[in-house]
Amino acid sequence: MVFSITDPRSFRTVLPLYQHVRRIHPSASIPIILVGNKSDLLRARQVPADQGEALAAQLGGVYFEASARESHEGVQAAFLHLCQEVSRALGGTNGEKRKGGKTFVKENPRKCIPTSLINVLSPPFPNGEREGLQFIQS
Ligand SMILES: Nc1nc2c(ncn2[C@@H]2O[C@H](COP(=O)(O)OP(=O)(O)OP(=O)(O)O)[C@@H](O)[C@H]2O)c(=O)[nH]1
Repeated sequence: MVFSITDPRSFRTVLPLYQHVRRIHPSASIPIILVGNKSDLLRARQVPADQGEALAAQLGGVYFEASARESHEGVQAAFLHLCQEVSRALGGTNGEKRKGGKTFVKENPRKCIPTSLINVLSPPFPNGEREGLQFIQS
């Protein structure tokens, strides 16, 4: 779930949205990460990092700050963590299994994610590239 650290209203929408998802899927194991976006706009910050951390903990997830601007700082770490959590929730391993249908993340080849999941989380662009991460098909 993503909000803007410059916009407290967006922060306040996170909990109701989460509760809405939980109402629809009351018993599902839903991996959650909370991302405070626009971390490059430090002077415009209106949501302190500790509030983000507290809310993420309340939701049972981890808090990241990221910027979608220029360097995409923090985006990759957040996305990678989410993939690992989803893989774990689906009963995947930490990358030890290397049978068919797995995709290895280039930056950390020990972590593997089912290819079907990658397609859901990060559909390829028409040219075959994916935003944020580079993947190697096994
Ligand atoms: N500086 C900065 N600007 C960002 C970042 N992410 C998005 N923006 C800018 O914020 C504005 C809104 O971005 P959108 O991608 O339209 O996001 P949205 O959730 O639709 O935002 P709203 O239109 O405010 O509801 C755009 O001008 C983006 O360029 C970021 O990480 N840093």
